[in-house]
Amino acid sequence: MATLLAIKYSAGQLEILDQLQLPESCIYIPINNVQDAWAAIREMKVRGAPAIAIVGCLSLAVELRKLTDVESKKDLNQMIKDKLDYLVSSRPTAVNMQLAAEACVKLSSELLENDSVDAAAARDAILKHLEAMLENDIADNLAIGEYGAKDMVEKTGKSKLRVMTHCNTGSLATAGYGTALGVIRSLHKANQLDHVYCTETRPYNQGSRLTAFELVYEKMPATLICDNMAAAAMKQFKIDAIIVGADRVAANGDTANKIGTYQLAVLAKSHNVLFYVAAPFSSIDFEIPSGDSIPIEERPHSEMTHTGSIRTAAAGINCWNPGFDVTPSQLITGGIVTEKGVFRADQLEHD
Ligand SMILES: CSC[C@H]1O[C@H](OP(=O)(O)O)[C@H](O)[C@@H]1O
Repeated sequence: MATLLAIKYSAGQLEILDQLQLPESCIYIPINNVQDAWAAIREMKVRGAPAIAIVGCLSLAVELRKLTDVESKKDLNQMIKDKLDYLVSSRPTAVNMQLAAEACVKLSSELLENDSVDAAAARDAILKHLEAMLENDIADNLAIGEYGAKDMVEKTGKSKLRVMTHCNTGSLATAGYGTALGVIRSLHKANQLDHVYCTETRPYNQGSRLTAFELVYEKMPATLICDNMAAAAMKQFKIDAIIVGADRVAANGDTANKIGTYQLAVLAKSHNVLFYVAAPFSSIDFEIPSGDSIPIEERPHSEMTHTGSIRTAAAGINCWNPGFDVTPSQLITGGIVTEKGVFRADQLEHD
């Protein structure tokens, strides 16, 4: 069965699934340059920490493929820096775009200094680096899935698990398979998934619109709950573990993720439910010591006051709409599941 693809890329042609149209319509739209990518990321037509970085970087690859007469490595290097800085400005909390930009700029600077590499060869090397991100992300997610499923079974002592998840961390947030939802896919593949409860994830509804779409698409045993049902669901359905994604993990394991994650971690603690974060190392920011330094994006109030064009909140009411919150590492009791294994949240190690 074909899995859902948020991103389609081939030899300089980039398309994204417009996630604002889901679940009603599956519409792919072209991304022809970094401006298109910036707008699509900002409007959340594509979202999810890894997917943001991949679409941003592939939009630069689209431009580089059109660049036929590359004469100056210095100009190429400056162009790459400027365009990546612009892409990083699209959304502030997820670190993946920033880390991907830093890695690409480092490569470009090294090529600039290497006199044996001409401008055309430098462009080709950077293009190869950018275009490898799709496959690398899928490989990371498959590893995360296997590590996470194995650890959950071991730590819960259960052969089939009841799991809760928040927001969307699947094929629609990555290059494919997903992070937290990838672990759930791996449990399902191994016949170790009893049931998954996905939260609606107000106000953008990544859970009801996107995660539910993926779960139904792949016929996984799942139930949608409203965010305010989480505590009752943990008690009523005897949830074994909660697993969520991450937009930025600090060096001490504090994790920024979709708003509502922190309260799930607090509830998990009080219900003795294991709480996991699933994230590739491309979501870990070792440059910041704790979650206090993670910038939290404020989203438009209209995402709270309207459903589409229909107003559902009283006109004139003030709103607070942070896109994310920070879960302290001590509440991440199951650990942080990465492509290199499962780590205690306060024991993450840089390469
Ligand atoms: C696999 S990372 C997904 C991560 O991104 C989501 O945020 P958004 O939908 O605003 O991009 C959410 O925090 C997910 O956990």
